[in-house]
Amino acid sequence: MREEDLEIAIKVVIVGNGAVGKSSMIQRYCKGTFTKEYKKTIGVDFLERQIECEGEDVRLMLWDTAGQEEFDAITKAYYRGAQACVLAFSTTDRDSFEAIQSWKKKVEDECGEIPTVLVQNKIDLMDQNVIEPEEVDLLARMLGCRLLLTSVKEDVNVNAVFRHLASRCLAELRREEEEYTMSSNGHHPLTISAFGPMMNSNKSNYSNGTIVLKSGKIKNKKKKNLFMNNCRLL
Ligand SMILES: Nc1nc2c(ncn2[C@@H]2O[C@H](COP(=O)(O)OP(=O)(O)OP(=O)(O)O)[C@@H](O)[C@H]2O)c(=O)[nH]1
Repeated sequence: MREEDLEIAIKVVIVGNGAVGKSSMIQRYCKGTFTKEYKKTIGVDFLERQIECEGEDVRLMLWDTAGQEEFDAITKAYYRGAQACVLAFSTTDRDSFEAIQSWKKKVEDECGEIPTVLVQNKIDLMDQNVIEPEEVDLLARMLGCRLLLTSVKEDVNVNAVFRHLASRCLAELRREEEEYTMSSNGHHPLTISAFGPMMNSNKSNYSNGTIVLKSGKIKNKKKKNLFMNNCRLL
């Protein structure tokens, strides 16, 4: 795929308590692998995957954040500019379920209301379940989020999480595009893509950021290019 084809990039943050399976979910989705070992995320990590969704090429940029509160100050900065969010908790960890509202608030404080999925992970461990299904349904309704039950280990529903978010974001972009087309004078504003520094337990150093700026006139009104009209910090 050529770089110029990658018109749509969506930044997704995955949040939730430690050990609920956030890193595993991203690894599963982007690399197709699963490991039993638990290596806690230090600060923030990042992986991406390109998918086709509703006829569009979409680049999903998945930001894996540390679940431990001690990293809150670092991770918060990375929520900025996110267009979608995964709120994850574990079937076997009641605290992680009870922390969901506070995770939602942390993301909302930085990003406002963005498409969000509530994910109950580790459903392969239902025999050790500590949360009633009714409680989970109630929480999803209260938050106004789609609920998905996943097992990263058994690869159940992981794709559905990100496909749902991509689809919601596309709908949002199309709506914005319609609004823009109605009010535009033919110029489109800057598209800004900024990759911040990353750090995880394997890499103790920060990597350099990349900033891409695009500006100019809309040459044609092909559907694909329409998504470049948005000005966003990724
Ligand atoms: N049985 C089971 N184990 C899982 C599943 N998903 C993840 N795990 C295990 O849960 C542990 C924690 O997974 P991680 O992905 O590291 O958790 P995390 O949420 O990224 O944790 P932090 O980096 O501390 O925030 C690991 O030992 C994984 O192998 C699952 O669906 N089922």
